[in-house]
Amino acid sequence: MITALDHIAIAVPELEKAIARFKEDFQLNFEGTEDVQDAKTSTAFFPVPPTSIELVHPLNGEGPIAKYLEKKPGGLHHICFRSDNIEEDVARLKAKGYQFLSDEPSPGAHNSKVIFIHPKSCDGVLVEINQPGDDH
Ligand SMILES: CC[C@H](C(=O)O)C(=O)SCCNC(=O)CCNC(=O)[C@H](O)C(C)(C)COP(=O)(O)OP(=O)(O)OC[C@H]1O[C@@H](n2cnc3c(N)ncnc32)[C@H](O)[C@@H]1OP(=O)(O)O
Ligand SMILES: [Co+2]
Repeated sequence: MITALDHIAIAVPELEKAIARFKEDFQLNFEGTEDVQDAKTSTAFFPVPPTSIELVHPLNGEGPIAKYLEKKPGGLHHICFRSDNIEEDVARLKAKGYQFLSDEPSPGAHNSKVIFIHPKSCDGVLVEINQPGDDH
C-alpha cells in the first residue's frame, strides 16, 4: 500500500546551481547526488521530513529530463509515492485502468525499485511509485 509521499521532483537545467540554491538559499540538508544510470538521470536529494525534494537533471545530456527541458526551462517534474509492496500497488492500479510507462519496476535512486504512471492517467501529473531498497 502507499505509505508516504517519498519525494517531490524538480527538473533543473543546471544541477550545481540548483543544489546551491536549495543548500545555501533555502538552507536545506543536502543528502548528496546520485547518477541513476537506468533512468539516465542525475539526482540530488534534500530531506525535508517527512518527504524530500529531488532535483532531476539529464545524465550525459540524455534521457527523459533532457526531453522535458527541451520544452520547458525546468519545473515541477513528478511526485513519488512510497509503497511497501510495489508489485501489489501496480497490479491494483493497472486493474483500475492506470497506464504505466513500463511493464516492470526498474532501478531508482537509493537502491529503490521505481515505476511511473503516465500523466494522462493522473490529471496531467507524472506519478512515480517507489519501494525503498533495504539500505534506505
Ligand atoms: C528513477 C530515478 C529517479 C528516482 O526518483 O529514483 C527519478 O525520479 S528519474 C525521473 C526521470 N524519469 C522519468 O521521468 C521516467 C518517466 N517519464 C517518461 O517516461 C516520460 O518523461 C513521459 C512519458 C512522462 C513523457 O515522455 P515524452 O517527454 O517523450 O513525451 P511527450 O513530450 O510527448 O509528453 C507526453 C505528454 O506528457 C506530458 N508530460 C511530459 N512530461 C511530463 C511531466 N513531467 N509532468 C506532466 N506531464 C508531462 C507532455 O506535456 C505531453 O502532454 P500532451 O498533453 O500530450 O502535450
Ligand atoms: Co523520482
